[in-house]
Amino acid sequence: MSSPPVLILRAPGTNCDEETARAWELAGAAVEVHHVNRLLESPRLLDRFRVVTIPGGFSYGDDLGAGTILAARLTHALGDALTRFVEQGGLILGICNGFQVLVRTGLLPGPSTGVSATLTHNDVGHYVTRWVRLAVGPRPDSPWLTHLQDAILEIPSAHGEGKLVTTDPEGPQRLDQQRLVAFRYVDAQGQPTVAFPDNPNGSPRGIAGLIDPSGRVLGLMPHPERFILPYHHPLWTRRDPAGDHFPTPDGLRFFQAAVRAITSSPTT
Ligand SMILES: NC(=O)CC[C@H](N)C(=O)O
Repeated sequence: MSSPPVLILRAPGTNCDEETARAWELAGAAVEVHHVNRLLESPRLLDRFRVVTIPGGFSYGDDLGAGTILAARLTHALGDALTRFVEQGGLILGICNGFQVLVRTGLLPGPSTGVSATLTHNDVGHYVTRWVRLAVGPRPDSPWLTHLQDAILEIPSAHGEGKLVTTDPEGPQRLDQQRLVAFRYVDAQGQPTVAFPDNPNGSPRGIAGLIDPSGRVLGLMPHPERFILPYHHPLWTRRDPAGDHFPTPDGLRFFQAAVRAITSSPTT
């Protein structure tokens, strides 16, 4: 599969669909952006894609909590179809608001994990926009993470409701034990942290993203699509004054790693 087909869903209030489409295209995917109503009218639309991406933004105005209404619409009309899509090898990616949607549908961390989670208001009590460092979880089996193992990614984040909470106080530990933590906020020494500002929301164990047991459903709070060009980085001139030796931006690296995994393993 040379250019894996990727569906990007948008809804009222979504605001990252265009840059997410561009990120997938730069990484080599074939992208279509469709309103969620189109998918609800024709669930078989899923059959045309290998990946469904739910991008960032303020879907339905974050009413009732970020991601709640879009999650309810998807669960009510597509819950079984999305589960079947994953069971048949499809991948789902939720970025920021998309991650909030995936935890509210229950697709993350996933019904078989026995852990119920959601994302709530940042400890600091307001929206936080800043660059963060992410360590990658130990899941070489996942097409999302197999080519990012041992990496530390520098990615922008921007959200008001990014703190992971679980119904079971031991939930974060159980997520770790089941290797469901896909990304973790780390400090300048690469150590997982709950401390602001390296961890912008106070998530326990530094949890910044989750992956389901299949390895095919991924959600993360930071925005890889916002760092796909060298000069997206605030210090790019210091990192490469000539502008022609800049390493691949970490956000583009994320999408390229996924395309590489999908194209090298048709049954991913
Ligand atoms: N950038 C985003 O997707 C923001 C997600 C959500 N609206 C929040 O504020 O937490």
